[in-house]
Amino acid sequence: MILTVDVGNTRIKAAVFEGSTVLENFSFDKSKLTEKIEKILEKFSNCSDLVAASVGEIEKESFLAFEKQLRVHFFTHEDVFPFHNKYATPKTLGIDRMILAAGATLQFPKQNRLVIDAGTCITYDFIDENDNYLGGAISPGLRLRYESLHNFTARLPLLTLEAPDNYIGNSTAQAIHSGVVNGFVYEIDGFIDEYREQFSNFIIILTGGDAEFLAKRLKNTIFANSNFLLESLNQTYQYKIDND
Ligand SMILES: Nc1ncnc2c1ncn2[C@@H]1O[C@H](COP(=O)(O)OP(=O)(O)O)[C@@H](O)[C@H]1O
Ligand SMILES: CC(C)(COP(=O)(O)O)[C@@H](O)C(=O)NCCC(=O)O
Ligand SMILES: [K+]
Repeated sequence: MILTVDVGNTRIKAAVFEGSTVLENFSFDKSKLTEKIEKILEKFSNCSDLVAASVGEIEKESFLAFEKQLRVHFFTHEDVFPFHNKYATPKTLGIDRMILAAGATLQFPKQNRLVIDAGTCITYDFIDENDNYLGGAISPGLRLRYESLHNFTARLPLLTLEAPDNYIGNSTAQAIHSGVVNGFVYEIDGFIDEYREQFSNFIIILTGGDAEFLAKRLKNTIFANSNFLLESLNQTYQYKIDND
């Protein structure tokens, strides 16, 4: 049994795997890391490995205490990955993006893949059929857009996610929902169309906290897999064991 832990900029997601099957999913605040993991390990006392990656403030040290109980692996840029990294600044590429790219490479061999992770930020990552990681894009995520409109203006309220009635917002609230949600959807559909111009064939993997909300609103038909990062952690760890 393997406990995978993904530390994002908004929250921590975790899952216990038996082989490739998820036994249970968890999500919690960064301040609760130690107590939540202790609880998970009490319930799943057969966990032999804890596998983590972090783009947040939480560093490797926060996991070291668990080494008394099980094997701990904290992914870094020094690990082996199943793709050729063509990013011009490979050392600053987010470890979450590297894990997503690794998962896409392992799970969908010999084809072009576009991974879209709608989390704190939206990240786009493209890995071609020869397993070259080319890069992609980073833009503000859904909640970040609502918060920025409020934080950087005097008059805009902080709203929570709501599907807009119309693209012509007829009130401040509806105008914000239209701008944020429709802007988000048009951006993603626009990027997908742009990739289609360049690559005739590719599979799209949509993940992250807003993936489900997003999937049904896109013009392009895409199935969301909110667990893709955790699945990828599990698979990349297996790859590491086989290739070290
Ligand atoms: N319980 C939740 N807490 C925070 N954000 C959530 C929650 N459920 C859905 N979201 C949405 O998920 C997004 C954050 O996604 P997530 O994948 O958790 O981010 P990260 O991996 O960057 O921490 C936010 O834009 C928000 O709209
Ligand atoms: C772009 C990110 C902030 C996304 O983080 P997330 O939305 O998953 O919390 C993270 O991947 C990161 O810190 N990247 C470093 C810059 C880069 O990937 O080039
Ligand atoms: K992201």
